Amino acid sequence: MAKYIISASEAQSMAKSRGLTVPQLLPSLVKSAQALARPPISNFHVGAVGLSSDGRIFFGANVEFPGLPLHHSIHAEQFLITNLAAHGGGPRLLYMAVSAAPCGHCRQFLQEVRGVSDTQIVITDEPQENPDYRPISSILPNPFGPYDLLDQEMPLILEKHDNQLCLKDQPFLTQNGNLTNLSNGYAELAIKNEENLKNKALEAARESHAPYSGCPSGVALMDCEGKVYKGSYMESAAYNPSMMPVQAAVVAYMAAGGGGYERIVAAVLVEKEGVSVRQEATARLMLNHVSPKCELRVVHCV
Ligand SMILES: O=c1ccn([C@H]2C[C@H](O)[C@@H](CO)O2)c(=O)[nH]1
Ligand SMILES: [Zn+2]
Repeated sequence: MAKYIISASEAQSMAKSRGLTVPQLLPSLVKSAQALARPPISNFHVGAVGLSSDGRIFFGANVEFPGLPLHHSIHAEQFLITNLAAHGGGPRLLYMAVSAAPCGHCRQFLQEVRGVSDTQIVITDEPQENPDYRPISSILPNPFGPYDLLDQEMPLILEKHDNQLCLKDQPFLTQNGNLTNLSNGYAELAIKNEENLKNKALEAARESHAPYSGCPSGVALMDCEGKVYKGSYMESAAYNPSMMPVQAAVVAYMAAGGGGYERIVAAVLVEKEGVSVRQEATARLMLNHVSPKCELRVVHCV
């Protein structure tokens, strides 16, 4: 199975065996991160590798979805942060190595991580012979970020969030024991996993970083074997670079070794009803296209 996380002890021994420190090891892993990319439109493979304050190494790669507008794409740096956030990747990102210079959106998205201006970055395709680490503040001077809009104490990405949400009581996959309109051949499996799907999507919504809109959300995806993957909506202070919950769940699916998207057969979105930022329409668009067999259910929360 492709690797998306390396444990702290494994990172240490890998570095030691090559006579390197762990930060020095990161650039040598960028090629294997690039190999994880799924960019059928650009064919441009971007890899990002990060060292968190708990000693683990996390991978990220870019993902593109043919047939959808480009803004549905996942950038390697966003994948990396989503992977870190989903696995409790320590409160800080200390070092990162990327194959190409991060775009403006990514530099902006990274601002949601506390202390990121001190994170050391190295860009491995730079023309100089031995690219070296430098602080992110050097590639994004004068940043606009969370502190322009929020109090200092508000939790940021990689910090614990508990949005205190609970599900509204509403009929779900089954209604009085009868199926609603599940017709993709996976109805039984979806019903068997109904509680798990709902609970994972609720967990993801509770962990969502949505301080700007106050509209947290989460998605859980189920594959054709009944395995469930969750993803949290994560906002950016600059709005547009935000990570949508379906994309975050696709990151979890890939990082757990999920194969083709056609294996995703059921999904649940948990969000608030009637609020200013809602995911349902875009989640439906994305899933209809990427995983046509997937039945999406929306469960509202309060
Ligand atoms: O910072 C960047 C810039 C671009 N890409 C990806 C997005 C798209 O898939 C491809 C071409 O832009 O490269 C990244 O992953 N990170
Ligand atoms: Zn980018």
